[in-house]
Amino acid sequence: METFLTHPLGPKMKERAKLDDLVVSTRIRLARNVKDTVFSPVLSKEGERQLCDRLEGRLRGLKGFEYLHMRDYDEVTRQALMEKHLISPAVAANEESAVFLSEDETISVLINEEDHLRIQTLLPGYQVKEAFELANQVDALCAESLSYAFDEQLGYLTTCPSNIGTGLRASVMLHLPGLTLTGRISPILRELRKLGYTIRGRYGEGSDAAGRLFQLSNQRTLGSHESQLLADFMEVTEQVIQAERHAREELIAHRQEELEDRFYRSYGILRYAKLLSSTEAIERLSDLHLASDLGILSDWSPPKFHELIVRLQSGFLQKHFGKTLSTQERDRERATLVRRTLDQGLV
Ligand SMILES: Nc1ncnc2c1ncn2[C@@H]1O[C@H](COP(=O)(O)OP(=O)(O)OP(=O)(O)O)[C@@H](O)[C@H]1O
Repeated sequence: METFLTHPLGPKMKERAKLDDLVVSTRIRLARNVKDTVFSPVLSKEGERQLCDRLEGRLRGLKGFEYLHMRDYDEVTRQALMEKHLISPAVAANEESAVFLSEDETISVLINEEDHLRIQTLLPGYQVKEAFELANQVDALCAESLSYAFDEQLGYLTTCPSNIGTGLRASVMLHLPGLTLTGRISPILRELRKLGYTIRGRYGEGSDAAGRLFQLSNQRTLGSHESQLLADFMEVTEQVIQAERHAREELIAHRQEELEDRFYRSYGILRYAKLLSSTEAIERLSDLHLASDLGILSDWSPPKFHELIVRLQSGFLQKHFGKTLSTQERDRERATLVRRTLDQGLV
């Protein structure tokens, strides 16, 4: 387990990837259930325990994976795994859930989530096809050892009707400061929802879009082939990316002075603040990331932004210091960490 928490980004996530100035990461998840076993909402704690044991036994053959049962880890450790997006908030909250995690941190097979199995692949930047390909391979490997709940007409059977069919959710985490600062984000989000897409904050359902980071994913999973769902999803994502690029051009053309003022204020706060909440830190770092993309500030590459926004989270911070910290202590340590990082890397 400890190897997963030594660095805020896994080996793959540290690599530069397609469109990573705008797209932090791409995630594919497949919802699957085991045949002849009651579904998660009515499964007792004992039932969950048995399912974990059963699936651990069946999937033990997966090479290059580590099996982590949540009851073996404290809350802070589980939170830090969640902050790296390696497990979902639902798994972090349930001691009778588990994950098979690949060594390179790109694949998580979650057990006892909303469905018995959630296969997740996570890649840096914009890599929808690559993440889907990887998820498909893991799905095929799991299917060699398991019988899935599947209906000839409906497809994969899932706990929530919205996932029936392919069980596929494709998602991109987008950094959209241009659309946010020009005020265009709200109508775009409304339109996307009308088109059947879901917009969530950084930790998925129920989380907010701190740092102008938005997760865009498909809502519909039934009635289309996976390739069509993905093609539609990519078309919509690319339109949002275009709109963000236009918004940034407009900001630079008409509001450069105002923008520069904003960036240097954020830089000043990050450079000199004694206490920083995670929300404020992410908002200000988002300004620096945009400034770098627009050529106003140098030496602020996307990996540095992505790494810091994980490193500064409460769970990861406490893991780093090896002890529980009060809110004020966390704010102090966060501010110190940001100051040190800026000392090293930004002029
Ligand atoms: N593109 C992404 N990059 C990184 N993490 C992501 C991405 N999309 C989703 N996640 C993470 O996956 C976890 C689950 O997200 P979310 O609740 O949106 O999806 P889900 O569990 O597949 O959906 P649902 O249960 O509603 O069908 C969250 O921790 C979220 O941060």
